[in-house]
Amino acid sequence: MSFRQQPSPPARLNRCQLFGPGSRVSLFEKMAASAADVINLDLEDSVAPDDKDQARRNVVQAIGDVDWGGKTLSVRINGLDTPWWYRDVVDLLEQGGDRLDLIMIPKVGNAMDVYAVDALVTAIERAKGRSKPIGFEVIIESAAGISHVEDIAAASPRLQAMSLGAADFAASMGMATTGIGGTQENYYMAREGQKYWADPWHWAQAAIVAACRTHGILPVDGPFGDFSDAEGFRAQALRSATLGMVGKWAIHPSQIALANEVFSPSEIAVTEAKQILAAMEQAQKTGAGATVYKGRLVDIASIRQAQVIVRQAELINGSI
Ligand SMILES: CC(C)(COP(=O)(O)OP(=O)(O)OC[C@H]1O[C@@H](n2cnc3c(N)ncnc32)[C@H](O)[C@@H]1OP(=O)(O)O)[C@@H](O)C(=O)NCCC(=O)NCCSC(=O)C[C@H](O)C(=O)O
Ligand SMILES: [Mg+2]
Repeated sequence: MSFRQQPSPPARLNRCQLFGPGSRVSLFEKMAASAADVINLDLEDSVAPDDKDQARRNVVQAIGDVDWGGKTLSVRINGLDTPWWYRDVVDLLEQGGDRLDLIMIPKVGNAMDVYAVDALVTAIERAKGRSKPIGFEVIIESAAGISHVEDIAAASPRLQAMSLGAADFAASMGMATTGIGGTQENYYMAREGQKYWADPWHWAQAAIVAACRTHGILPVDGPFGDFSDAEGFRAQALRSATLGMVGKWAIHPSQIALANEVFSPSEIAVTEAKQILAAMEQAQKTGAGATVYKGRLVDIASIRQAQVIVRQAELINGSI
């Protein structure tokens, strides 16, 4: 461990981020009434080029008009390689009202991309006297993004979350698949006539988690395209949670409960974590740094592991 303390990420729930196109106004109230922790109104890839201006107007109006309750409200702007992104930022900040919490920047390739949006946002906030600073979330979804992931994570104090965008990531990497996340038919090991599927997203997820944890940012798993495959979504989410991610996108309402379930520690896990903390408190009273819990070693590192689970449970119960 470095002498520098690892920074804590924002203390808010991010188990499920529900996406909806900014061009489909009829979805907005349904999204607001859903059980997702974060709402992402999209101006980017789910909106056709001819609908960009209308979608932006819809979203600007909905920020103030719809009751988003206690949810984190985020708008995904267009990429920095398009003619639309600066107008997205200007209109969202000048006309969108204070209810907006985050801007999501897609296809971030390096720290300068984040710097550019930060500069524009900062100027507008100062010019307009906005009292609530806008936070950022970014999507890592290109070869450049994953290559510069640590620099990107350090790029701005506005940065709160980072997601893996499996679809664009696969395209940018030249991966031989049209699947968005999950098990890929041809990515397997073979032994004695049996296939054993491996996870082609694992290394990118692990790199994102490490960059995020280094800089106090929430690591999030992105979309799982086949919304009729609940089992596949759940398996992908469980792998992400095991690696340290805090949540996953939903691109259809059927995925919300699945994400919430996977990224909420079970009662059994919370009870076990509390028992480990109690066992270690007892051990430390006797001057011991390690003890035995249910036949296995627990030590001071186990305290930190158990605290991850207990803190998430406290966040869900509203006690943080
Ligand atoms: C995928 C969809 C186009 C499907 O829409 P639809 O055909 O309307 O679905 P259903 O008929 O099954 O809907 C059932 C009911 O649920 C409501 N609904 C549908 N979608 C949503 C939603 N997103 N939020 C809230 N409610 C929703 C319907 O209105 C029906 O309601 P009712 O009639 O009252 O029963 C659609 O789900 C959709 O557009 N999803 C979001 C797509 C999106 O935002 N994509 C962008 C994110 S993924 C991405 O960009 C890739 C990433 O960047 C990467 O590179 O990896
Ligand atoms: Mg994308």
